[in-house]
Amino acid sequence: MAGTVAHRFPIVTSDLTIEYPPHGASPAHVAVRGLTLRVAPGEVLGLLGESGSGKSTIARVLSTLSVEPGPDLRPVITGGDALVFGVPLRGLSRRKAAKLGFNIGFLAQDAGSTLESTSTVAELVAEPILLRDRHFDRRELEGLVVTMIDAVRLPLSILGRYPYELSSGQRQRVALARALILEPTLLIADEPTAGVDVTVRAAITELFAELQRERAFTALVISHDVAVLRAVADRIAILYQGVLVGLGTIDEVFDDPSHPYVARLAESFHDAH
Ligand SMILES: Nc1ncnc2c1ncn2[C@@H]1O[C@H](COP(=O)(O)OP(=O)(O)OP(=O)(O)O)[C@@H](O)[C@H]1O
Repeated sequence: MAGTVAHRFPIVTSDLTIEYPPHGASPAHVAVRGLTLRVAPGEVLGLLGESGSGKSTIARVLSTLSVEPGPDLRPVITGGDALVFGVPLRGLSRRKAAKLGFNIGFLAQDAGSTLESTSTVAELVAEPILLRDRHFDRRELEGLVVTMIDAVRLPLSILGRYPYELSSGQRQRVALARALILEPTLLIADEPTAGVDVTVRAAITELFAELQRERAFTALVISHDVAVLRAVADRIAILYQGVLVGLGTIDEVFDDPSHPYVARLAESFHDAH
């Protein structure tokens, strides 16, 4: 039974606990505690919570990025498990993580503002394909890049430009194009509108919603902005200090808040709208 559910749902977590191991003088830190949820195919789940509530930690683990070597301390699953496309992430080997990762797009926090400054837009958007297969046919690649740039509603004249020649909104569109070029079936987006000028935030949110409708990928969207999630998410999960304190549609969660933090959020959201 568990196997069937796990394969039908792109993301299944059961009693998932994630820790940062001890380092230097700092003891181990439990960032996420006992998280149980499922994300259905084609569903967009919004992850809401204040700073430090564990949102990015979940994104790192589910995107399998936490298995990759890097300078940062990596979060580790120490309780329960998370299954992505039916593959258990606990103790996942680097090789299996890389294979799974091809189906997962990741839009990192500040992705637009951290684009490699010495690469052109065309190079940046082509890069995920070339990293996977450096012998990929150049003409075909050019076609894919053009299609993707068009899909994120950018003019083709932008292809030869460098990130510093673009607006923050244009840079974020390029970052989105990079995250989607491999046509992932799951997209994990960490604060897709952070680092984007306030005036174009709504446009980026709308673009995200349109692309999701067109391509029907499953998505986990992290944001502390209820308005963003109202526009893109089917359901939201609310985290408070690493614990799930609300799960459902925005109306379900806010109309019947079972936790004081959710009640505060609901109040400020209703006041603003
Ligand atoms: N590399 C790390 N080592 C130790 N603890 C960490 C590390 N990264 C994050 N944490 C801790 O884990 C908890 C969750 O952090 P996380 O970045 O997931 O929160 P967040 O909800 O994404 O916050 P923000 O909205 O500010 O990005 C926090 O208490 C944070 O201090």
